[in-house]
Amino acid sequence: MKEFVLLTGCQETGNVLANQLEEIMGDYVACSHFSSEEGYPTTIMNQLVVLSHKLMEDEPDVKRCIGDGCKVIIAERIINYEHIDKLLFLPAGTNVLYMNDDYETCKESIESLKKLGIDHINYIPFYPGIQNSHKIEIAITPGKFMMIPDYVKEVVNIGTRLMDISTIIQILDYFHLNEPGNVISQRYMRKIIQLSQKLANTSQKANDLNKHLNEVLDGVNDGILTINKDGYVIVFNEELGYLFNVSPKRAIGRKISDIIEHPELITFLLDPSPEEDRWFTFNQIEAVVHRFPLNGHQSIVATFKNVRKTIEIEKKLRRELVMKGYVAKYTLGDIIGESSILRETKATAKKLAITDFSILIQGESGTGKELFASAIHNCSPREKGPFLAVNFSAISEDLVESELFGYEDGAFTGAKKGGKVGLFEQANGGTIFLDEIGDISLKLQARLLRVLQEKEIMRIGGSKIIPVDVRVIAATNKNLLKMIEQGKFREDLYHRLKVLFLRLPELRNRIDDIPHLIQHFIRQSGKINIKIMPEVVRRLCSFSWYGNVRELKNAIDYMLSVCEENTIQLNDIPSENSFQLRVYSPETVPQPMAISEKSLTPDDEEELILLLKALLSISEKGETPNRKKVTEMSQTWKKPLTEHQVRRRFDILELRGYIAKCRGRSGTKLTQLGLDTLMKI
Ligand SMILES: Nc1ncnc2c1ncn2[C@@H]1O[C@H](COP(=O)(O)OP(=O)(O)OP(=O)(O)O)[C@@H](O)[C@H]1O
Repeated sequence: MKEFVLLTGCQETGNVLANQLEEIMGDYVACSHFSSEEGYPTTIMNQLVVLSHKLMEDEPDVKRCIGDGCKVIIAERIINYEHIDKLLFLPAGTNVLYMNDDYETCKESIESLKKLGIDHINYIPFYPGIQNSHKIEIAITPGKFMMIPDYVKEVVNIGTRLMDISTIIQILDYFHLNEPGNVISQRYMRKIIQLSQKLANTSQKANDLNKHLNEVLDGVNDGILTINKDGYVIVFNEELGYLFNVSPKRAIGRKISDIIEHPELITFLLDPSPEEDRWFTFNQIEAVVHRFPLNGHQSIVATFKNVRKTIEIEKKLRRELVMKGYVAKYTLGDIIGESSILRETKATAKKLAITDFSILIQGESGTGKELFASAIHNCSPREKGPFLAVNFSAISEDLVESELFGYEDGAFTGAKKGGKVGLFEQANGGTIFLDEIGDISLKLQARLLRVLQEKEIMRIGGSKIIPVDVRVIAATNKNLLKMIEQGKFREDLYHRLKVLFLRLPELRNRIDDIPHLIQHFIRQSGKINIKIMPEVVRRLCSFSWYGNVRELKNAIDYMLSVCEENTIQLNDIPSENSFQLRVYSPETVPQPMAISEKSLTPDDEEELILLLKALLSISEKGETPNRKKVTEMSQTWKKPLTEHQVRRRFDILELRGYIAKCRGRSGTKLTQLGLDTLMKI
């Protein structure tokens, strides 16, 4: 085997060059290499010596070790083509330091880089002893890391320079190896072809990406414009072409002032100040233009939003949400009732709505929890987003998880092809209403807690984390605190849900609202020609309504269906026992108030009217109406009353909202409702 000696300055260069030579001609020629770092051999005799750099020729150590009969070749070196693709990614015009041991090598390398066509960047030679007055932040180096100054922020290592083919041919010539010449040059060329393939691939990828980006820009509904600091157009998408009636091809590369004839808009676009929005009208189009600088004011980007189109898109989205049923149907105005407790609840709901915290609504069945959730969404900043209501008591435990979080294709047997988007994802940007939250399993509670904490979900069978921006309103008629004690509800979830809290009043505690609700439900049914007798209203006001507004609504619907001659009479009231005798679930403590009404008969009803009349006549005489005076008056009635009996009947009248018992000299007074009821009779 033919052998030669390679002498290099540093060891790294020796290793890289020896590897290169081994790869290309290792089966014909062997080389032993030495560097000044490790020390050169004592004397080399009658051998071919290859020096990695021409400056080494004058080095005393090198001179000393080259003995008689040696042939010396100074290697021609070229840039390591395997790494130069990194340079292609630097933007055109970038100033970069080229670092090497001395000015000569820097100059040579920069020239060969330029010859290779990598001439889109400005190379500034940098070698020991030179001052870099510009404090350039990007440096290129063939592996010379020890000289990088502090201010350099990005270093591109293009690796040690390789041996040029001309030197390889010289080595082959020395050994009279003409035959393998072709094979070796082919190997050398193959390496270069690999590089050009790599570059071609990179450039293909860049072209594809560029094409893709242009498609994205053209697909956007807004007009997008980018101009450089001299006012030349760089990006002009199709939508902008449509807005200005100019084809993007014609616009790109031209001065913006040659394309848009709107001096005020041009001034706004070229304004170098920070980002700004402004409304403009051009070509009978109204647009909001948003302008912002890019790359440290090297270019300006502006987006043009067609106002009319945006409103139409928004309307369309809303229509779609309505079609899907993802719209909150009720507003606070739809919540009927004038009682002070309902008014206060509505006022609180309004205040809670404007925050973005979770809300827990607690109330008996039928008190209007869903109604309030919907109204809260509609007066919250999320009103334009979707509103999704999930009733946990209506979905089976097996389905609930996949409904809420969705699943990926093939997540389980029976899963729909293509997977399914869960309700949380569909509620993105809006509100999700979790009704009957007390009915969910502990497993689901844990999953829900994670969603509330992390604000992200993972579909069943999926691995991707999907961020969701959803406000949660939960509702229950259960006593969650009791469930926590019993280990049936997670305390941490309870606190997450109950950041804000709304308690809905029971209907039996706001009897004043019943007449309003009755009228509302009759109106809602469309049967406005049907009248309801005042005694029916009074009777309905006397019930306990443990099923609350829903139960009242059902009763009205029933009476509207069975009544005759367009009038609702007492005998149209559905089986009264159902409203009066039922005891509410042990979760909520029933109020003692309605109990005394249980035994009321039509006679008693008449008696109550007499009492109202008595109160009115006493006050009309200018006296203070009280129990004692009313008891005295009752002595002339068919059924005289004791003071105790009067007190019990006053309790009922107060519950119905007809009278107000005041302490002191004011005595017991008729309320407006009481007066109205008397007048109607
Ligand atoms: N103040 C109100 N004004 C008008 N309608 C009401 C009012 N409160 C409740 N309703 C009506 O009563 C019915 C029950 O209301 P909703 O479904 O909101 O109650 P809920 O508390 O969510 O009941 P549940 O706990 O049983 O789900 C609905 O038809 C609703 O429109």
